Amino acid sequence: MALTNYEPRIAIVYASVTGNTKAVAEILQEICISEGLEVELRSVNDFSSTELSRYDAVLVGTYTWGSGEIPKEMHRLFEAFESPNRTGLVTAVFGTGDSFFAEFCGAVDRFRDMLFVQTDLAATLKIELVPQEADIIRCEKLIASVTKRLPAFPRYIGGYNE
Ligand SMILES: Cc1cc2nc3c(=O)[nH]c(=O)nc-3n(C[C@H](O)[C@H](O)[C@H](O)COP(=O)(O)O)c2cc1C
Repeated sequence: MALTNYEPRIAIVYASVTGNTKAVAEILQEICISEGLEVELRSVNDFSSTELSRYDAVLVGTYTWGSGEIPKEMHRLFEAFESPNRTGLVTAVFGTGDSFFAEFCGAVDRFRDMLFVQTDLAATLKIELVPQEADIIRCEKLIASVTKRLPAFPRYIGGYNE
């Protein structure tokens, strides 16, 4: 059995004003921790886009404002993903919105379309306002889709005989 010290690093970077998207980010963080994954939960306000290259996977969380728009504080992060050499970065995008509006979670759609082209997009998740019990399984599926794409997960590699 070969044991590698390599631990995939995951960042959850979110924007949230009234706490709904933050609540989803915290659920995702808890799932990662329960899976034994190394994860950092970061508000986009305290996250520098130059840090993107430190991670194997980045989970982007955004609310939607205006008419289906990406919040201002997410613009710099959005542009950072658009730069070249991100194709190997595993990503997912999640968000909360209000289906009262014409473009439900429009910011998630805009991130999804860009991340699909620029990165290795694993999953998308839209939640109506406050996350409910039933959303936990959807969060678990998102994390499962991300971890499937991380090369060194599980951590035991090569020559393993039971
Ligand atoms: C001015 C304004 C515009 C909004 N526009 C949209 C929209 O176009 N689409 C949508 O799905 N939700 C829209 N919302 C709802 C928010 O995205 C939703 O309340 C979200 O859960 C807030 O996230 P937060 O609690 O993380 O800040 C809007 C809310 C406000 C106040």
